[in-house]
Amino acid sequence: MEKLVTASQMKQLDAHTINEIGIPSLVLMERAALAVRDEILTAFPLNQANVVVVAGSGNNGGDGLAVARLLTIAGSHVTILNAGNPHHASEEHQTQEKICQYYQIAETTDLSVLKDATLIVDAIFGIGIDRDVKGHYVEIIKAINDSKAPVVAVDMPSGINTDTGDVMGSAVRATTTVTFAYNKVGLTKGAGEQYAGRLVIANDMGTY
Ligand SMILES: NC(=O)C1=CN([C@@H]2O[C@H](COP(=O)(O)OP(=O)(O)OC[C@H]3O[C@@H](n4cnc5c(N)ncnc54)[C@H](O)[C@@H]3O)[C@@H](O)[C@H]2O)[C@@H](O)CC1
Ligand SMILES: [K+]
Repeated sequence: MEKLVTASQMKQLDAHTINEIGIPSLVLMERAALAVRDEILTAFPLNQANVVVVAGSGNNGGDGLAVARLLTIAGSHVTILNAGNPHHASEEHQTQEKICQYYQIAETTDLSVLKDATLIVDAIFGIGIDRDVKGHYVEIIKAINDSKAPVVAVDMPSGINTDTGDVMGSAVRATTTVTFAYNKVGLTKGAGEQYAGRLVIANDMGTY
């Protein structure tokens, strides 16, 4: 039977992989981003003209920044919409941000960039969401959901509770969700199942 995990189980598995096996966090992030890139290039080959990666400030956002870089290298036109608080950026996020600057990938905080998007990558929150979505995050999620462009969610549709599938105030309705290592309980029930769209489980990480 397929293995399903909660947020805390997945965090423990990540910690085990990083601290006990010794695979660096940035290597896991790269593997995750490669899986998202592959799904985007395979399933949405005609949507590369104006990809908008919406990135939060945690490691889900870090995954998004790595996807932005990999798609840029693959020839897509990519803009990063920074949704998070830069003062709270995780270490891995800061590393990915520096690499994106090297590649001169356009970055903005202006929501209107979503209007012309041909594909949206949702990397605001993953399994780290721990409270209801409020304020400008609600506006950003609404703008994503109002777009006609397909939406590929990184690990979880942002705003979906990883353990229950409940909408935490507001959540992204994804066309496709690429989740990492194991399926999450919240992607199999409640709103989570619907908001995930087509589910891809990237479980070839060779870790855990
Ligand atoms: N090394 C790792 O831990 C790996 C993590 N991965 C990615 O990292 C994600 C988890 O990253 P994080 O633990 O940094 O968490 P997230 O990036 O999911 O969330 C970021 C931060 O947002 C804050 N937050 C939570 N709810 C909020 C709300 N409602 N409003 C505003 N801020 C809120 C929290 O402080 C949280 O730390 C996974 O879903 C996956 O995408 C992957 O890169 C694989 C490896
Ligand atoms: K996400």
